[in-house]
Amino acid sequence: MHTRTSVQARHALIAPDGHVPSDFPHWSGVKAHVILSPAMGAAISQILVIFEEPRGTAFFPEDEHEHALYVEKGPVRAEWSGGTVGLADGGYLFTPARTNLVLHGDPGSRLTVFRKVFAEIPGTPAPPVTHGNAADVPDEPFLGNERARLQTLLPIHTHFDLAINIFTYQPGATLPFVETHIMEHGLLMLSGQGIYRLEDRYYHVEAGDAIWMAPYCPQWFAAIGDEPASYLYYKDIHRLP
Ligand SMILES: NC(=O)N[C@H](N)C(=O)O
Repeated sequence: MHTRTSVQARHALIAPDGHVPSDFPHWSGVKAHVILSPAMGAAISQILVIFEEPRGTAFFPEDEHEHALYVEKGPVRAEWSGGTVGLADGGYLFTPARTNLVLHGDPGSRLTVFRKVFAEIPGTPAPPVTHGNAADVPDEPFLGNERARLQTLLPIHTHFDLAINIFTYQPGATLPFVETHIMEHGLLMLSGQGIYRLEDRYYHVEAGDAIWMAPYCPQWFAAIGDEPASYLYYKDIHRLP
């Protein structure tokens, strides 16, 4: 048997063919795949939630974890202590630590949640609940390259200790250099395909694949094929080491 999945000490490619669901207290009518987690050495968890039954429910209790989610396929209704919002395809939501989060979706609705312990700065307020839709977020050329464009979904403010971005490359476009940085990434390929360099290995990646890059994992991407390649990714930001 073959899989493109490869789990290394400081990076991982997780292809959908290996997914095995988990069940959690107060979750129902969903398939939940914990794609990345501290169990593999990551600081974050990346959880794929696929709703299977009407009024399926995913539940994240109020604790030290904050959550940032992206809806690949809606509709999804999110409820938290103090508010609620409906999210369609491309919708995103951030809820700060110490906030209950309940998600409901129709059968077939699908989203990715990034979950991490909030790195608090004493005396600074936690970032607020934030939501929107990627369709309304402008894309900017990345380091001057019109063919590799970046959308920054969450506001650039130092209250936030994380970012979730969408990178879209035209076929043949690449990251301009092999990046090596302190920021960790959790990543989901949304569409298209490409070659991802992780440390000294090169992987063929396609829509549905997830990647973990530990801090300082040398990384590079080239889009291949006939369609643009697009990925959603998480990074930790704005905190001194
Ligand atoms: N692998 C990546 O796409 N990295 C981004 N340029 C980033 O670090 O934000």
